[in-house]
Amino acid sequence: MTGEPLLSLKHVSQTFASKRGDLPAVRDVTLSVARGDVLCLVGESGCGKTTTARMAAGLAKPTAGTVEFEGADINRMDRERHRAYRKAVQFIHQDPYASLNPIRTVFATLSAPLRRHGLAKNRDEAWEQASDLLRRVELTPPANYLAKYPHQLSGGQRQRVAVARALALNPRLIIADEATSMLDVSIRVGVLRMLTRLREELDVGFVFITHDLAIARYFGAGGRIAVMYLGEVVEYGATADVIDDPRHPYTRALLSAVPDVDPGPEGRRDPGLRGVDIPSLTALPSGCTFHPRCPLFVPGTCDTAAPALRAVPGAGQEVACHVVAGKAGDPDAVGQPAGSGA
Ligand SMILES: Nc1ncnc2c1ncn2[C@@H]1O[C@H](COP(=O)(O)OP(=O)(O)OP(=O)(O)O)[C@@H](O)[C@H]1O
Repeated sequence: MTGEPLLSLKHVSQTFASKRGDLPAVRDVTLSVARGDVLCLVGESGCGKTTTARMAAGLAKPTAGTVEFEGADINRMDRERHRAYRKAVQFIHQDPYASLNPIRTVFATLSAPLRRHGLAKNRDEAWEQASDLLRRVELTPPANYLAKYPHQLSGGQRQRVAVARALALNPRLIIADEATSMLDVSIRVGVLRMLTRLREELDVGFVFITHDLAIARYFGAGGRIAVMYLGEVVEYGATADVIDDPRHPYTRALLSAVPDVDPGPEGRRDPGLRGVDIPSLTALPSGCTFHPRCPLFVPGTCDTAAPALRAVPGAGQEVACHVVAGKAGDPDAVGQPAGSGA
């Protein structure tokens, strides 16, 4: 991080009630992001990325732990401060069609927050500012879009309008949840480039959620990545470290499945998982929850105690793995994989 944290999640957990009992969707997650920084949350579907993002955005209250904005707990702020936080932190949803009101024109969508927060005093000012916002998201000339309804726009244009709306209040942090995953590939690249340009121009913090490691490497360049598995962060560090030199066996497995990310000859190998099934959140394995699938599994250690995130000797990132964080930096030199006969 380059400065004081803008947003911090401190030992945050979220447990939902389900028919099969408590469902611990997020467990003891500690992460932070500073102004101008990007933090990518990556992991397979169901690992808790969206739930984490919703807590960060104040859309869901953690069942344990705190979410702090500029050092203050967002769930204990007075009204005034909470209003300032809601203005400073904006959320971009995966599905712009669902997040944009179908009976509002683009102008109505963009002018509402401007008027509500007193940034535009009259219709002319709102029109001018809405036009500027559309230029920022490359919808030009703005007059071609302001009177349109969401159904008259393409998916990429709709997501650009959603981004423009998020920018309307000059946020300091943008939380984007799979913001490009519903777009066609060709359109996705354009939206991703636009978001990257905004990130560089605006000096806002970004929490960027994606299941796609190639996108995380591109958008998260120069930032940090948190890899989540079954509600926990299992690897956390600089994007370059995590993608180019992944240490947690789960991150290695994820990367080996991505054709357009090259983590080097070590990471490209078959991860040798012992199992492919992801355990249920309502019946989590004992100890390290990755142990039933892990190629580095050490019986008696990995299935008894849950590993905390710890620095990896000789590497920049932290991993939650008894084997990798326990010995001298080289995961291939440590631990005896179960069944190796050694
Ligand atoms: N409101 C809810 N009530 C009950 N269970 C929930 C709720 N929201 C999420 N879950 C469950 O919590 C777990 C984590 O979901 P979450 O959406 O955070 O994961 P994700 O990594 O973002 O996955 P995806 O990419 O599929 O959205 C899942 O098992 C999900 O079914």
